[in-house]
Amino acid sequence: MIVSGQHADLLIFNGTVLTMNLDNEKIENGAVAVSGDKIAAIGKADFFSTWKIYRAVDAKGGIIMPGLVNTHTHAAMTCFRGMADDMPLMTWLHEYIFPAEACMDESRVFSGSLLACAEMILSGTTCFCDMYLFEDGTASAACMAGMRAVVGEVLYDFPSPNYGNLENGFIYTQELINKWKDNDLITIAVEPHSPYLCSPKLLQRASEMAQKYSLPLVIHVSETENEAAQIRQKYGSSPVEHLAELGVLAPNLLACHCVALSDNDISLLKQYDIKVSHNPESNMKLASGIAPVPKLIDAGICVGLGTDGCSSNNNLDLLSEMDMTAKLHKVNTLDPAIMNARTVLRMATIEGARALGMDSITGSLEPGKHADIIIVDTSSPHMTPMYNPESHLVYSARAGDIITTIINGNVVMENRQILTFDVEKAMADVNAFARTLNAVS
Ligand SMILES: CSC[C@H]1O[C@@H](n2cnc3c(O)ncnc32)[C@H](O)[C@@H]1O
Ligand SMILES: [Zn+2]
Repeated sequence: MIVSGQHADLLIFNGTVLTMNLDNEKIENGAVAVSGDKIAAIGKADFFSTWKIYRAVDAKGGIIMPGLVNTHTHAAMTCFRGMADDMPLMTWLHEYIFPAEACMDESRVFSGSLLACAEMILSGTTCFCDMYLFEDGTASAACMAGMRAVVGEVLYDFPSPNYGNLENGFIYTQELINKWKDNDLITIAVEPHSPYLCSPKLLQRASEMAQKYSLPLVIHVSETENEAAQIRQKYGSSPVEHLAELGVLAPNLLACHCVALSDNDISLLKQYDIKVSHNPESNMKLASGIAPVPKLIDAGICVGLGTDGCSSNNNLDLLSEMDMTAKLHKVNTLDPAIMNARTVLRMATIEGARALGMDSITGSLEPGKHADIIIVDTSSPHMTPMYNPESHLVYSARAGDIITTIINGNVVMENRQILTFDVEKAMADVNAFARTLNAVS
């Protein structure tokens, strides 16, 4: 008998459901029902036996879980993947990346971002937080790909290849806010680059704009000891203290990197409920240092996981980022128990969503939340046997194990095929741009 009201547009069945809810509930032989863009119900497969189902997706005994949340990207930097490796942040940025970015335009940002969306969708990411130039291109790419994204134009005190002088940067940000305000997938953020590239006035104005529209404020903070020393020399305070003195610290602030932190900085981050994006692979590749993440978590600070741009990583794969996170902090502290698989998995899902102010809509599988769901194949040799799905996701899984990605109730990838856009074209467009850069270098 079909009970009235018990119907779903989509049922994902025959898998182990990892909800990542408050109790980390796990349901063997479970299923998730989706109605429209939301999760309607979660339960054992037989719970749905009487439901009217429009479309069923077989998880084939794999893991059904929330999509991953990447809290720090520069999506269009796929265009510069592998272009400048093996050097410190400031050399990489000033001698290689900034000159290459002078050739960027909106259409190249669009193509690079679309390529990034392909890589993220294929590695299980359903939501990302981006900072870059020509960000209308990134918002349009995310929208076309069907990805959830927080997007903001980078603001700094020198002329931008996009908007020229800073005044136009604020105008551009306002236009982004107006254009995307009613979009289901795109959230605009206000994004000053860092305390070292932004004046106190810029930082305060950006913070006021974010407060006015209740938007996230995203910034690089304390990425290196060098930056911390530079800010101390200029202002007599650490980067975090500097932001506190300017009145910029507030719960909507996402501080990316947070590598060089004092105990006082950590107290301030906690006091103001600041969210942190931890980006260990980028920090390792640029030899920036190791963020004191176990201390941050112990202090009760929300920490999400980010890849950073894929010129400093060089990929957008959160599965490898999770593996690296767990291992980096073990070797750094010589304590194998310092950060377990569950903690890292929560950073890449529900804590990431919380860092973006989106934990009421994504980051865990719970009825009423938006249906951002992935299916992980567990039938390969490298996933066999499986005692603990959380362990496998952090230490064994690879991007190729993600077989289905669903965002906002839409199946955007099935059997490793992206359904929302032409990936070959995105790759061809980025390759064509890369050839022009090769020609001038
Ligand atoms: C981030 S968009 C604005 C600007 O920042 C550059 N950038 C990329 N990655 C980093 C990083 O890790 N720290 C600082 N700045 C970065 C990017 O290339 C753009 O020019
Ligand atoms: Zn960054």
